[in-house]
Amino acid sequence: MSATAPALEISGLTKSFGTMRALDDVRLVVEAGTVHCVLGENGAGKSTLCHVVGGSLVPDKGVLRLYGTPYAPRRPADALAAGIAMVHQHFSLVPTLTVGENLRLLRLRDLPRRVARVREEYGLEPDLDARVSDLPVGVRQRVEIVKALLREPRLLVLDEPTGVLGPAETDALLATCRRIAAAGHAVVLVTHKLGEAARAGDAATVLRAGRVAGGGPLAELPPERLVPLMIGRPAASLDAGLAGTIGLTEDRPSPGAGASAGPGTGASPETGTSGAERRRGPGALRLSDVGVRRADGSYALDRTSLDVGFGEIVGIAGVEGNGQSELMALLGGALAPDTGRVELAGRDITRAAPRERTRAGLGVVPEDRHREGCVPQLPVAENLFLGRLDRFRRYGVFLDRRAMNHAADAVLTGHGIRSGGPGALMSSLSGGNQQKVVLARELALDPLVCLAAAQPTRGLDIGAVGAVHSRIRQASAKGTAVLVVSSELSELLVLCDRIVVAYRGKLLGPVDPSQPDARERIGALMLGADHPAGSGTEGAGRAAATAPRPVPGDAPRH
Ligand SMILES: Nc1ncnc2c1ncn2[C@@H]1O[C@H](COP(=O)(O)OP(=O)(O)OP(=O)(O)O)[C@@H](O)[C@H]1O
Repeated sequence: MSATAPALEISGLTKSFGTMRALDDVRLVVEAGTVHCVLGENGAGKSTLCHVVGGSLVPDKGVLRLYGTPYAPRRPADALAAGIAMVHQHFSLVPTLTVGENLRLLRLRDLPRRVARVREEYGLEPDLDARVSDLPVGVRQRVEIVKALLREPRLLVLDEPTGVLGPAETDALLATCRRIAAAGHAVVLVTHKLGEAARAGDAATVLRAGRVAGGGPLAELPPERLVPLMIGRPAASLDAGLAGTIGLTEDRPSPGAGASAGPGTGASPETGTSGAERRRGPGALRLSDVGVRRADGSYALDRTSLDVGFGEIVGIAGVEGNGQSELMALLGGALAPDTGRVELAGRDITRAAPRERTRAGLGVVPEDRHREGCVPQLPVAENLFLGRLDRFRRYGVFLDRRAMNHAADAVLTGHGIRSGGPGALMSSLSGGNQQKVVLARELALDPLVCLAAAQPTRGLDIGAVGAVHSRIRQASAKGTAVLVVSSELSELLVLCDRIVVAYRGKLLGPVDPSQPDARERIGALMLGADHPAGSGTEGAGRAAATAPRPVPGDAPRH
């Protein structure tokens, strides 16, 4: 190893999947002691690059050097042996095992010492006894990061690690990246958030359609220069309010935006003055005294009530683990409540099967789209029309694939989904493009009485976030009720008419996002203000299963 050699040097890297060239003559240099960000649109080739470095994909062409030494991994074990640790977009934990059992699977010498070191150096303390399947995605992600750090890597590759993290955890992770760099090692950080890149990164490389579009020290790459490199159009063309969502600025909703009072605010509902097809008023989605108990007897949802009106966009903020996952599982039909009732446009759907809910007009975008939102082994077209394939059946039996693929083509183009076409397997799409497919499918339900979406823009590039927000607004303008669960407070502030805060299974608030103190108010509710049992110090529900815990100052800052 040479003292001055870059930590990682890649040149001429090319990788194709059939006719799809995912990486095309890519050059990238990561200096030792730095955090190097890899940016780019959905499908630009970022994950493919990570997979090549991590040894799970063998490139068609290209040369890699690690700290000056030729490096040509053929399998993940080669990367591990070379001191590279990876955190991929998809979880590698065994859900039926506990966190401790998962860590033991790594077969590392001195595990207790390593765990203690990760706790001391990075403040990450996994709850070793917690079963992985019981943990929310954000906590699982932190366990994945702990797993990577236990290997004491000299190069850490993180593929969009912050998508499922709250603000406090994101700050902690970025600080972890800086610490690794300060120790002389290096980090490759894939992110869609320019704010994160600016906070943690030293340099960046931007990929577009598999090629390097530009890059350099981040100090010389302000957003006005980065955005055009990423999306091929000026930063000024981005949707208003988006800047905050991607972490560029701390935006405020514009006066009047999202100010319409919903049923829960006590104001009288609108009666349909702005458009013939626009339906208004309460009762599109109604939860009454819904109770869901966890296996340990605690309440994930504690006699929760909520009314989302036709045409209203309601946001649910809150630290992960306060009942949001159970609420989404309940709406999707994967979980039946112990008490209470769920109604869609007056119809009792408390125990309706998922297919019945779809037919009744309830669109659901689950938090873990990869596991619950799609079928990776099926083609994109079938995923786009899941639950509605009947419209392409001939004589009630045969699937008219031509017609289905034709219809799918139109959706793929309309939603800017990059794929190998309607017949490509869903698993071959990039993470962001999979998310776009799930969103496109649920938004296309007819009727669409209510869309319930968890983290709808997670993993989407900055251009796609704006497009999804406009689609949600369009659906709402037509009378669809929208419920958005998001860890992105900026997203909720620009999108919603009303925001409630999940805290220990209750929905606190509402907060009017147009009020100047909305962020502060939401921050207070996230810590339990207004909770019937008084505020708590923990406030994190299950999110406390792996430190760091949220602290009051972190909650509203995102
Ligand atoms: N196993 C595969 N088979 C076929 N095509 C693939 C495969 N893996 C990736 N691709 C294609 O390669 C391109 C790059 O995908 P990749 O996952 O690297 O993008 P990305 O930049 O990480 O996107 P995102 O931001 O959405 O995660 C995409 O068009 C994707 O569909």
